Amino acid sequence: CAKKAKTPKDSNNDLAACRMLLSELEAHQDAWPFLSPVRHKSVPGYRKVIKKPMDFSTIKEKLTNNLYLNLETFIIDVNLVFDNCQKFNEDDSEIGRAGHRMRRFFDKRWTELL
Ligand SMILES: CO[C@H](O)CCc1ccc(O)cc1
Repeated sequence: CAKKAKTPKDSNNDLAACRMLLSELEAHQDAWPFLSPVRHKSVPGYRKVIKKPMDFSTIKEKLTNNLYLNLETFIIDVNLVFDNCQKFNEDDSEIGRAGHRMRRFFDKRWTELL
């Protein structure tokens, strides 16, 4: 079927949806490892291993500065937070488990938007 053309209204709705999703992520009890940038100076190996650091406060900054084209580019950055977490932390660790729970929560919420 033909793709629906995106209207300015759609992108405004996308923006509202991104703000809503981000505030729910920030409010989640398992969000604590992801709220601000990892202090890579005090975490040995982090800078070397994680090429594109990302966190919820940086996403909020990018949203505020209108740096996301649409919901898709926003979801890419949120997934980067969780992919970085899985890369750096054991699944069976406090932060590893928090990352899996947050990803599961996010996947459920944004798919409910579709
Ligand atoms: C989202 O958190 C990052 O994966 C860093 C995890 C980490 C930080 C300090 C440590 O001693 C161990 C892991």
